[in-house]
Amino acid sequence: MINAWAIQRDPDIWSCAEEFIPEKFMGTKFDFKGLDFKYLPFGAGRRMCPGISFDSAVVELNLANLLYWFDWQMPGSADEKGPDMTGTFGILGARELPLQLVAVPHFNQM
Ligand code: HEM
Repeated sequence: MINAWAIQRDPDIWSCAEEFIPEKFMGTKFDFKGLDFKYLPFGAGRRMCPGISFDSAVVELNLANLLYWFDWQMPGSADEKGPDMTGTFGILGARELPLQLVAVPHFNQM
């Protein structure tokens, strides 16, 4: 079992390794299909995720829709601190606290 969590937070590979900055992937040549061992969101080898083609399309479509129709804000005064990214300990990395966001529609509904 490889430690993808640690690899994907290696400061020798990623600047701002602990920060949530999705833009850091833009313009990189990292492959996410299991051929580049710096970045393994779907695993690698014969046991890698078989849903990779489906996921790539569905995640992008849904994310694009959510960003197109809504602004996303933290509830109350939490905006200044940003989301609490504390994780739980275990084989599956999960958030300690559920992510709570307020969806603000971009466009007025008729
Ligand atoms: C963004 C969404 C998803 C991500 C990031 C993801 C990621 C992963 C990862 C990291 C693994 C472990 C690979 C390894 O052990 O090397 C895995 C396994 C697996 N995934 Fe996904 N997955 C996603 C969605 C899906 C979907 C939608 C399906 C089914 C339609 C699916 C089916 C599976 C199955 C069956 C395995 C076990 C493969 C095996 O052990 O041989 N996944 N996935």
